[in-house]
Amino acid sequence: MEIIKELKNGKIISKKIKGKPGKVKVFEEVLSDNYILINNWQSWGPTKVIPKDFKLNISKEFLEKARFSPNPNPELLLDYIVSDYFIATKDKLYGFLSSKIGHPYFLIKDGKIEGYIDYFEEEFEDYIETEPLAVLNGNIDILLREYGELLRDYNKPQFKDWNPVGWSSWYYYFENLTWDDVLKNLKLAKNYPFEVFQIDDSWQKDIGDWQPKESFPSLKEMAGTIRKFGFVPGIWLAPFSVSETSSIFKEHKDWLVKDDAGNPKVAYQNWGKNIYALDLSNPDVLDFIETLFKSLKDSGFEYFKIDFLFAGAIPGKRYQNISPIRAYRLGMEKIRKTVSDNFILGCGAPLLPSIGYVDGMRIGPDTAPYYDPKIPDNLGPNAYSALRNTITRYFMNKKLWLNDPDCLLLRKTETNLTTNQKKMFAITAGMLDNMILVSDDLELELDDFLIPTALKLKGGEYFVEGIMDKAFTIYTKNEKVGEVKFRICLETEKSEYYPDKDFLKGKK
Ligand SMILES: OCC1=C[C@H](Oc2cc(F)cc(F)c2)[C@H](O)[C@@H](O)[C@H]1O
Repeated sequence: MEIIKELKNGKIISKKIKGKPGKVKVFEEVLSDNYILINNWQSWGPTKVIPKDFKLNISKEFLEKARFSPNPNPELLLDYIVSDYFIATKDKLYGFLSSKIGHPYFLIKDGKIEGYIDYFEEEFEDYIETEPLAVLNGNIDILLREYGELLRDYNKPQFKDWNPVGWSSWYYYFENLTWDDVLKNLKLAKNYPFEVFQIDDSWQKDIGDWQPKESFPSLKEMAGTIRKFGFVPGIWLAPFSVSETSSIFKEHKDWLVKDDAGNPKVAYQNWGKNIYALDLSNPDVLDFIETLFKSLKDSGFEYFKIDFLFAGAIPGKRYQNISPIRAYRLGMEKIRKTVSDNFILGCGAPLLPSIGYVDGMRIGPDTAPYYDPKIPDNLGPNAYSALRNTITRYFMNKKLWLNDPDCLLLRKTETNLTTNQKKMFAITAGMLDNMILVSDDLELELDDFLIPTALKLKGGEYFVEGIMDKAFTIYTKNEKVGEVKFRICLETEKSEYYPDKDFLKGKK
């Protein structure tokens, strides 16, 4: 590896490769600490501190269903601690600055941190530079912010400066949402400072068949009705996913990523079905994606929550022999170009490959009407792990995209969340200037005082201290509240909020 840039507290390294490199080892260093900050490749995966001998406890049964959701090389999780894109200790951070062709990751092996880039089956006639790796020394709280700045400066992403506030249907109605529920909540949403009203998974005929099911009106009427109530019309879809029962699966198996035997490859299981992946290296598939988003846009939708995006990046046989990461980025580029002036929210998305293609990014697992620090990280719903990721991935916000911490669930009934748990979530999301979305039946009694609380805290400068400690300290300064500090321990649920004038402590 050669040093391509010296930094005041480290260096950026890369090297030139060609041929069929497969998994390239690019870094190795003795692990000099007992605790590590690890990261998962996609929205729903954890960024968290673990002891170096932590057992991931990933079972074969879990991988059978989740397939490529937890990792493009899921089998590694059975044998190693894996950290995608970056890994850190209290005084060192090793972070790749891009994932444009290869998938960069780290393994903990024999007391060492080993860095790799997986180029899968792609062959390179000419030399290419490997995804650059920053090796940084210093205080981890400062290093995380520095890593975010290096990612921003290297990738130079463009994204909207609109930081949305709105309503989403998923976390109360799930797939049972009816059009009457939509109309009821549209009327009630007028009492809130919502800008966007987003219909989630419920409306579609099938995964891959993106027309409304019988019980919903046309796309044009859906978007027009939301607009008539004064909101930005938002819609959910999983554009790279194809279910085994869909007409697209029956009619276009040639559009799917294949296994070595030439059969369509299962990307993941959900909705009680096998879900396959569109081959985004196929020009006909890119035409399909363009037509799909043009029709949604022409129907009047202006906000797109695009979900289960990891499906577009699964390894397998494609029309072109390019890496799954490069194929994924072709698909994201097509969506970005088709709805360039609309808001794209990425979800279930590989993080680094998505830089530059989304305006907002879900940076944690689904929230839930329960908060339980004891549930192991399995990419599944838990308000505790959603809040944890909101803090540990805070450094990506407004550098790569707008962080979406997932929705505030404010209902006082049909939930196990306490007002304190809702408050911790709302204050943290507000102080870190995240997107603020609410997902409740608005007819229920809500702890909705937390909406203005979150909004009042937004828009400031912020910093998190103690990212590897038992408790975090979040600092914020804005013209509405001045300088405030929030000490929060997620496990004990103890938190203290200071109107404190020692703001910028983190700027030592
Ligand atoms: O199916 C709808 C849906 C799906 C996604 O939630 C998950 C759905 C899953 F099946 C597994 C998972 F780990 C997350 C989105 O994060 C959530 O916000 C919602 O839009």
